[in-house]
Amino acid sequence: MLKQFDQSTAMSRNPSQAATPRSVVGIGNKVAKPDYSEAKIVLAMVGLPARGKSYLSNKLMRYLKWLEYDVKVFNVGQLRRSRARQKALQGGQKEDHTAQYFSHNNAEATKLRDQLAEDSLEMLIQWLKQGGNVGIHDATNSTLSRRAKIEQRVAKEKGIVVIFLESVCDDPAVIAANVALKVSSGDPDYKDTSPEDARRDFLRRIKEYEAVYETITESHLSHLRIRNVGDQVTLSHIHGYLQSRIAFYLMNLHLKPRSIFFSRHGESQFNVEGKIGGDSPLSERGLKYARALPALITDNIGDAPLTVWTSTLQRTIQTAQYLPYNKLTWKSLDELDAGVCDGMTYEEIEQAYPEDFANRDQDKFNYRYRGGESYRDVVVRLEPVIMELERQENILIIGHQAILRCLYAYFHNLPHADLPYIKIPLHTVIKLTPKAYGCDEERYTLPIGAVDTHRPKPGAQTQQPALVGITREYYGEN
Ligand SMILES: O=P(O)(O)OC[C@H]1O[C@@](CO)(OP(=O)(O)O)[C@@H](O)[C@@H]1O
Repeated sequence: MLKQFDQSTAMSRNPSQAATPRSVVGIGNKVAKPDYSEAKIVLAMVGLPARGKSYLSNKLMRYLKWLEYDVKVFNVGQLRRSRARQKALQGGQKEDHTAQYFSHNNAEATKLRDQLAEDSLEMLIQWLKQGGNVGIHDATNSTLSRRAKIEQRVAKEKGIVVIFLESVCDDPAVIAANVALKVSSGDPDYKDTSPEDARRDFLRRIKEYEAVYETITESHLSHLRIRNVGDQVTLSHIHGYLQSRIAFYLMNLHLKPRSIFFSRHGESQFNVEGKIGGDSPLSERGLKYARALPALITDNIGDAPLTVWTSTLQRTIQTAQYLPYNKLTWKSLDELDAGVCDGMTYEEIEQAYPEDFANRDQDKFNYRYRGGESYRDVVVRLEPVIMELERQENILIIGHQAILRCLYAYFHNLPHADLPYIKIPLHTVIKLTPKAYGCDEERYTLPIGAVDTHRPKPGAQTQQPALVGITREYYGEN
């Protein structure tokens, strides 16, 4: 049974109505310079070590950058290490960064750490003044006095606001996973230490912070508190579009292991004819793919629950027809609208609209088809899909070339200029498994022939951003 997902229809195909604070550009055949947001936010993290602060900082950065905000993480630990390296290169004494350094009884080290946090905030503010939108101060900021200093410094800057994001974690499994990640990830603090010693030292460091930790009780502060990465989010003094988006995004996160599968629909009749857009049915080979798809998916996830999302176009619905899972159709997943070019081949477009054709090659991400959409518009309309994807567990999206490029770029944090050239071949399932930082990827190619609809960037040397995962031919279980 197919159900319509109501939320998606709220994001219409008219990008001017989309919920974004910036004007979407590239109207008609013109490619205009993007109009960036005026927002300037210091997002100061708060929390003990191993509470997922860096995880949250990086997830938020990936999401906001995908939405075209200028975002940068200022990690105080990295600044500390790079300064220590510089000092060592200049022949200075090697600094001791074991737990002793993090003791609040060690007055000299405390002064040094406070100075580092101040310097990092200063760099962040300068970066915001040069055009950045959200600077994330990734530090513990775990005392009232440290937060008061941040507040006082930011108050001196007109047009910059500060929000604190406290990550609280009382789930021993999450803390243990974060400690293990720190110890096993080749963290520079522990590169010359055995894993056992590293673990012991890091736990001692946590204890040092626990001794002086003050949860946010300053009721006047703009702040969010997130418990166990998504279990519970509380907000205070959160205002405006961007701050609300950040809060909404955090509310949808979870850490449960899961997989996200992407597949384009089976080869369509328009694909065979080289025509773009439209709403044509599957070709014979496309139908063969639809029949083969259920075995590939169930072999992969066994009895685990899965939901299938399709667009409202018949080529995706036909592809999903044999899958024994709950299915939802999303209007937001419909293919990029090619406007007056819908139903034409690339050759026909080049003949009828030569200037448009050249403009698209020049800046494919921003180019908007006459009466249709740009990739940029599509990213805006896919935002609710991303939000829902973060909330869900196992999902299979049966989508379209342009749509899957946009979603794929989000998960792999790929730049917008490369996004319209990502290779998403027909008759291939892409499996993404979210990890602490980024995603693992596997690709399964079914041995059912299909046309190649990928149009490389003319004249480009590298026509495709490097693939991230491994590819396998899929011939069934036996
Ligand atoms: O942006 P480009 O590279 O033109 O790719 C998008 C195109 O991909 C196509 C195939 O060429 O997707 P789909 O297979 O879903 O039909 C077109 O319909 C669509 O316009």
